[in-house]
Amino acid sequence: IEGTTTPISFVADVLFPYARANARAHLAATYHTQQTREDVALLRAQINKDLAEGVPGVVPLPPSNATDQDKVIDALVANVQAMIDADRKLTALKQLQGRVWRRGFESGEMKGEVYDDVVQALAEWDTKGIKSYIYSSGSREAQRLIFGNTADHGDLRRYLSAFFDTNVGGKKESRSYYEIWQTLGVDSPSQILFLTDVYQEATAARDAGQQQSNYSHHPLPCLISLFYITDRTQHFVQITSTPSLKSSQ
Ligand SMILES: CSCCC(=O)C(=O)COP(=O)(O)O
Repeated sequence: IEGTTTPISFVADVLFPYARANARAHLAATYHTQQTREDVALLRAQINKDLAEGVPGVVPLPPSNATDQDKVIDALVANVQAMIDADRKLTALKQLQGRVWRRGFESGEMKGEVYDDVVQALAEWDTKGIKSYIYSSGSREAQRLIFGNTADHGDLRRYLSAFFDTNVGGKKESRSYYEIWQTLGVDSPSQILFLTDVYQEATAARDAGQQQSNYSHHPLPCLISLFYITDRTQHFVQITSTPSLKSSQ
């Protein structure tokens, strides 16, 4: 999403500050709900992992049976804000961010931003029967909010067949792309075009195609064709293992 379908500035200047400013109110208002209990349990596990790994700036949480709700929320908010500031792509953080953004989108305070040419491409592919999917570090809930409530194009979810988030794995890990390919059910990964502005994501996706034989002992060469977008306005670099497709224009 960020940098590929949507301006980075929208994420950095609108979404992240909203989550930063409203995390406390969200946690306080929903603290005893089942959903927030699960979100807090996920955050607690991540914070304990960070503490064990010596991640700087991590604030220990009071024990889970602590009666002082405000102290637990204070510590959670301090950790969440530090994670946002460091732009960490953690499932626990992204899940909470989606919950917080929900209020902003439902109230109309925020609208999603999607580049005009992305909307054009989605519409054209839809007409041709080509399916489009989102795979983002942002949670599936957050993805539906952004694409379901755009400022200039309304609800774009009619063009999107499914949403994937880091519950399938991190975006720099080949295994994640293998999982998505298996879920989509196409015979060959070369039937999937993955678009990103992050080089390591592009190579991870490519390698998932190359590793097909490791996973399934399939003897055929395979690849995922994809473009690494260095600058959306000018340069498209295709990263592929097929020599005939290698080009930088
Ligand atoms: C629904 S995504 C909001 C932006 C965000 O939190 C994010 O991590 C974007 O990640 P992506 O992998 O889509 O660039």
